[in-house]
Amino acid sequence: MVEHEALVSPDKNNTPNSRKALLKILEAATGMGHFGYRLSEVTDVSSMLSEIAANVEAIHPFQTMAFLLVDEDSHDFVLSWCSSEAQEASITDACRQLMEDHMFSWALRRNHPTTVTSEGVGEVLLHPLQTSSGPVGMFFGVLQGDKPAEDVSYYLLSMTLVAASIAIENFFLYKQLSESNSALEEKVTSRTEELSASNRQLRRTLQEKETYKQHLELLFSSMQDVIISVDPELTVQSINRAGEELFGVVQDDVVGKLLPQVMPDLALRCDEFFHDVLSYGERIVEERVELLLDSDARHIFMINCSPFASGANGQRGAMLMLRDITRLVSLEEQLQERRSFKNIIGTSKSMLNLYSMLENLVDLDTTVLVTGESGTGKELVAEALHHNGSRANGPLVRVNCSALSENLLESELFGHVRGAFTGATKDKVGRFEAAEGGTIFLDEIGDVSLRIQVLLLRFLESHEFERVGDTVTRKANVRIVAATNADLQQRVAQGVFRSDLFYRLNVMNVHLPPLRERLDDMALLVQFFIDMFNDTLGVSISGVSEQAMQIFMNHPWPGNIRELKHTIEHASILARTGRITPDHLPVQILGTDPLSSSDVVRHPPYGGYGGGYGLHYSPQPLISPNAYMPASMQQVRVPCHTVTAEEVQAAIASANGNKTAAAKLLGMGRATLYRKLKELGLG
Ligand SMILES: Nc1ncnc2c1ncn2[C@@H]1O[C@H](COP(=O)(O)OP(=O)(O)OP(=O)(O)O)[C@@H](O)[C@H]1O
Repeated sequence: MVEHEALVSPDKNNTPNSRKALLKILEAATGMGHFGYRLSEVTDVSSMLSEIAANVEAIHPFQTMAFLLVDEDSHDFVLSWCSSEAQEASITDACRQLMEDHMFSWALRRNHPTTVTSEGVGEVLLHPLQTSSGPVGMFFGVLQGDKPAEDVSYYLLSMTLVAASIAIENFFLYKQLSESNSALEEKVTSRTEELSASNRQLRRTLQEKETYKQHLELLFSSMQDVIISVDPELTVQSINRAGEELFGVVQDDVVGKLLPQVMPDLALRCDEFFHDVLSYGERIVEERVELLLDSDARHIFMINCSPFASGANGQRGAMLMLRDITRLVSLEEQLQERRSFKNIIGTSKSMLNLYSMLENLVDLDTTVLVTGESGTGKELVAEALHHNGSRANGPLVRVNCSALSENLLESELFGHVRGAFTGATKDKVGRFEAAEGGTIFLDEIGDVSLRIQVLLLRFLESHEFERVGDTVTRKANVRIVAATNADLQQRVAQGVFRSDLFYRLNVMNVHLPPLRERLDDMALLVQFFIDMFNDTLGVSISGVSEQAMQIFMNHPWPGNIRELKHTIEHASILARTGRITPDHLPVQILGTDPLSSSDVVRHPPYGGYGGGYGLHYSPQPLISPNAYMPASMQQVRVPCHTVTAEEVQAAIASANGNKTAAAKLLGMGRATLYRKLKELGLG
């Protein structure tokens, strides 16, 4: 290894020591300006290294030249340019060997041209390419044996390579800068795009919001429901057009004024709602309120009222919505009437047909024959015909024809005169006479004797009769409603009932279906009787369990509605509160089916219909009267007179503090709940 320090610093003044050398240096220095300029012009590494190599060549002819540049990431020396493609491999090997022999690091440390011997390629001049920031590469020149380098050449070579090092570093710095510049530009471009996209989105959202607002305003003004908003002091904030029309006010006149001043009736009726909404944040859902408007007409409104907080200042208040349901309520009432006809309950098709028929019959004087099994409601029909017709102000006289002997029945129906028979100590007015101007209900007409049938036929045809033992013919203006659970046609065929009487009676036949053929009415009837016995027995039954209802739906009900009524009465007495379960049912309703008997406590029958009828257990769920209620509601629903503080608290807790919902759970009105709360010291 030959170190060339002396060559770079030829004397202690650091100047070349001959005139010829001086001239060479001057010449090289002149060329250096152009060299620097050319280097600044190149756009790729390879051209730059070629340019440097050409300059080096001009100073000293090497056999082969190569540049190894420091890789930015790995910091290794990488062969980046070679004057001879053919020798690239051998030079790579030689460099590797020299690096392993620490020649590169030695040259770098010294920062001077160093001549070394490489086994593969011969004498080599290594010159570090280095700047103040550190190494950028290594010049590798294979010397020609016959052309030894002059000292001045090493000096110029060093100058050139120092300049080249700076140019290489600049080149990479510039490259890095322009790369990061374009990355920055890309970033700026993409950010700009993102920004304009989100700008566009914002514009769209604002537009949508504006459209939404316009739609809301349109909805607000065109809605048929009245919408009024008030602040916590009940100052009107807004009122829509429907509200203006309904209350005969103008928005500008009422906004900003107190509701009790501008709409006193409304404010009074809704006072409690506003209190709950504004003080407790509760929502009032579908409460009915009756208002007297200017026209003095009664209007019924469905009210919804909710709290709101809106606007940047978080303005609070209540939004009141009123829907006029007057027409709906009257339709509902009509429908309700349809659920029953007087005390006859049922909505099944057969019952609705019956109601229409009765409506047509009430005002006629026609004789009506009511047929149907025992307990289907024949007497109720007679009552309905009488009480809803033009004879309602007259008497309704009932006669059970099967309860009396023939003679007694004759006297009972037509009356007698004193001495007519033993024991007839004075004249007696018969039931026909007593029913003058009204209706006579002849129950069990199928059981009357043939002799009485003749008398009845005469009365039906002429409305004439004689009291027993009398010769005076009398007349009575009476409507006849007869009933039987016997098959009269069969009796006619058997010769025990006169056919002419049958046809006379059967002008209009009202037939009542047995309960087992109108199970649609079961839930309604069960609830009707529960309500009835809650009132009359002072119990508080909330409904029937699904299992009990299942039993009801499967029982054949030979005693029909009378049997059902007695069953509910029996169960209500045993249960007293809560729901009726199979445990509360009479044994003949439960039957003998093992499915039911296993978990049912049996009670003695209340009498009536004899042994069990058999239970046909059906696994399908059947509807219970309060099946539409949520389970929680069914559990806590108790009448208000028995309600305890615990029950009230439980209901309020399960309604999440909402008093309206809690009142519903307890089966009472809101006002009652507030009263209860006060009474129980919970208010
Ligand atoms: N549709 C119904 N709605 C409500 N209750 C009814 C209905 N049908 C019958 N009832 C009740 O059932 C019981 C028996 O009714 P009702 O006496 O009218 O029957 P009936 O057919 O006349 O019986 P019977 O033939 O044994 O005299 C009564 O308490 C009655 O109130």
